[in-house]
Amino acid sequence: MEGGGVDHLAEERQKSRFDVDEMKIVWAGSRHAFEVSDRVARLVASDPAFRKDNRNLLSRKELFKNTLRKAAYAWKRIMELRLTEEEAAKLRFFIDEPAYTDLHWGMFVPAIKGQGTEEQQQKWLPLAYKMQIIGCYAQTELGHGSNVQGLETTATFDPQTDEFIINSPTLTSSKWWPGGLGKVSTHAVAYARLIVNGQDHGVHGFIVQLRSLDDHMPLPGITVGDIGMKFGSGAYNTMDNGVLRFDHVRIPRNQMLMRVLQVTREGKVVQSDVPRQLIYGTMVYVRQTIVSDASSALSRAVCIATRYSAVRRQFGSQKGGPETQVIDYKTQQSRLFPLLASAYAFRFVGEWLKWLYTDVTQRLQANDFSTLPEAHACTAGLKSLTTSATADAIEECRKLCGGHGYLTSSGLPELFAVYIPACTYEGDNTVLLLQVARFLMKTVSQLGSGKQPVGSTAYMSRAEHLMQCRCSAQRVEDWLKPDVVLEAFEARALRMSVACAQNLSKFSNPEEGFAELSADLAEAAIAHCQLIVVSKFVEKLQQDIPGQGVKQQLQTLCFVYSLHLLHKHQGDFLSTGCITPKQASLANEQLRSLYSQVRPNAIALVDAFNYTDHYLGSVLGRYDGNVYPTLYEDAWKDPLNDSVVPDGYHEYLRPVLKQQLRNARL
Ligand SMILES: CCCCCCCCCCCCCCCCCCCCCCCC(=O)SCCNC(=O)CCNC(=O)[C@H](O)C(C)(C)COP(=O)(O)OP(=O)(O)OC[C@H]1O[C@@H](n2cnc3c(N)ncnc32)[C@H](O)[C@@H]1OP(=O)(O)O
Ligand SMILES: Cc1cc2nc3c(=O)[nH]c(=O)nc-3n(C[C@H](O)[C@H](O)[C@H](O)COP(=O)(O)OP(=O)(O)OC[C@H]3O[C@@H](n4cnc5c(N)ncnc54)[C@H](O)[C@@H]3O)c2cc1C
Repeated sequence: MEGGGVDHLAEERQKSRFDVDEMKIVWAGSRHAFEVSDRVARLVASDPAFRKDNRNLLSRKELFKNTLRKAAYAWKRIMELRLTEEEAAKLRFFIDEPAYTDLHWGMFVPAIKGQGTEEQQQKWLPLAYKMQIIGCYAQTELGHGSNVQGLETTATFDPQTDEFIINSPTLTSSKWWPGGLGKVSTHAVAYARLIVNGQDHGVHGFIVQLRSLDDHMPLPGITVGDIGMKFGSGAYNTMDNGVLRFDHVRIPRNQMLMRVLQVTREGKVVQSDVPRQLIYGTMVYVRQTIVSDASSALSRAVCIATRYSAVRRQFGSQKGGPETQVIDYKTQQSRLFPLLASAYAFRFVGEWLKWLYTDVTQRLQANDFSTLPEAHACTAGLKSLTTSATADAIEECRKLCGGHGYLTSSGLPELFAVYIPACTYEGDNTVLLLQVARFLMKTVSQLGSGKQPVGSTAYMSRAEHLMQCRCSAQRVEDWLKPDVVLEAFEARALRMSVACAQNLSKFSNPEEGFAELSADLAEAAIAHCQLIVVSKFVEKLQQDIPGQGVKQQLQTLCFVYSLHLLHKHQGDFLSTGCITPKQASLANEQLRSLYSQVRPNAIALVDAFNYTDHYLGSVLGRYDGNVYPTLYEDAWKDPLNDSVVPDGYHEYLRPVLKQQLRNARL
């Protein structure tokens, strides 16, 4: 994508055996999506206002102010250029800096859309769309995050004044973590226990104004601030995650989001026919976006590690010739190429999840709630699977880049620091896997009842076959048959779920059993989610994919993804009797051969992500591979090198050196 200078990776690029430009379109999702993404990426990269290479040198205050500046400037550009929502979303993506706007657009607006009545939407959405108010999503408290039903903030209806009184009764009920809350938001969708006539009706969302629209001061009864520095310098510290306490704050009754439950003027609580779980709907939406984000973060780390692995040489010089490129070491390939394949796999499962989410949203609008449990299980499970894998992968990419990967200028430390909370926010990954496990146990318990499993569990309808089938792979090539691979993954997932269900049935108290077996249940959930990813990759390959060699590359990556999982989890596959040790060894042999096929295409496969050097933010991942001169020059730019003799020499170094000298003379 970058032009200019000598291309140190040109030879690598010439080795590739497919049409990279067509692959860029597959990666982007469509030609239109590619064009938008490419245009906006260049816009951001060419605008000095979006410079980000100094982030880790700024103090927290400077960093935060800088983020406010960028967000305001981005908003100005969105207006000036009349960007569409799609273009604005891309602009946010390429600016690459967590900001309050993420929560405003990503959670506050969707919460009102999903949980507000028509009337409430008409009142609040225009204000939010024009950013005349800025909102956050204030759910988590100091004492409870995962257990939403355990939240302590109260919203007590006062029939005298037709208001709710929002209160934080304990220290642990303080809202804690919401992004955008600390210093920016004027409003919040705050989650609180609804109390009417002394009766607790569970947790609901309320629109609460926090700060004055005139001078930004907190309104009476509101205590609000930032919760302090987070992991890493720069990184997520651009975000003002906040603390909030309510001291009997009064809001009008019509500021409770009432799509699910209404409280009338008389104080009557009326349940609509919309399921209660819709209160959790915003989380479902964001989990879906987090899966797509996982493929972006992972592809970025992989792009850096792949390009650098082709530039870096160690050992193996023959007759004074060049040393071996580290990408040619089989160990490097076996660590790197599965991550490359995972980036593509997560991309495609993210596309599918977006479709699933859109479908469920349309159904919900028509009061069809039948696919909500499936949407919850898939978004929760895939969010957990993809973010855990991506967080581990970024760290692996750092190691794949050796010592230089540890330098900030590699881009990997900041990427890691920004990314890892994705394993926690929007639902702790283990807690989410256990939600999937509950869904699986329910599905397994209904097998044989005549109720056919559908959607992601449709494979369970072939339980009789999958429980006793034997894998047919006899030769290495058999592991390139999608049906063989899919059946192995289906059988493993089903058998692990059934084993859990059988063990659960031994407990007289099911909840006790679930707690006792939760580690096994989480593993069964992982097996199910991995099957979803594999099957969506296989489905993608059934589509018409134009471009010379493109489909073949994707096929290779699909098998790399599947067979590396099979290798990594061979304990599961063997212990459930889905494959034999001989078949596991054949699969591994096939995997090694696939790595050799990926090797000549590796650079082109990461070029297909179409990332600008600005977005990558990595000296090691530069498009032109000109790593060493840039690293060398960059080092001299460090503020520590502003002076040859460091500040502090006279106070702290010289006296020590002199003392040593004196001691030596004695
Ligand atoms: C710069 C310029 C900008 C310009 C403009 C830009 C324009 C547009 C840009 C768009 C940008 C979009 C950006 C988006 C990106 C956003 C970035 C986000 C960053 C991260 C923020 C992080 C925010 C948070 O973390 S918010 C807090 C999240 N909290 C959690 O996730 C809590 C986790 N806990 C739970 O979800 C629950 O407590 C749970 C599920 C663990 C247990 O709940 P409960 O006790 O009630 O349930 P159960 O008894 O287990 O289940 C009961 C029943 O309900 C079912 N169920 C549970 N959850 C759901 C659900 N979500 N949906 C549906 N059903 C659910 C469950 O399965 C049970 O069903 P049964 O049938 O009864 O078994
Ligand atoms: C960067 C960041 C941004 C955030 N932004 C927001 C925001 O905008 N708005 C908002 O409301 N919240 C936000 N949060 C809060 C976030 O959603 C919660 O931290 C998250 O849901 C996890 O909850 P917790 O902190 O209570 O973890 P805990 O539940 O306390 O987890 C601690 C440990 O206990 C384990 N555990 C907990 N329950 C179970 C169980 N039932 N079974 C087995 N193990 C269990 C977990 O696996 C974990 O290992 C943010 C958090 C972070 C880190």
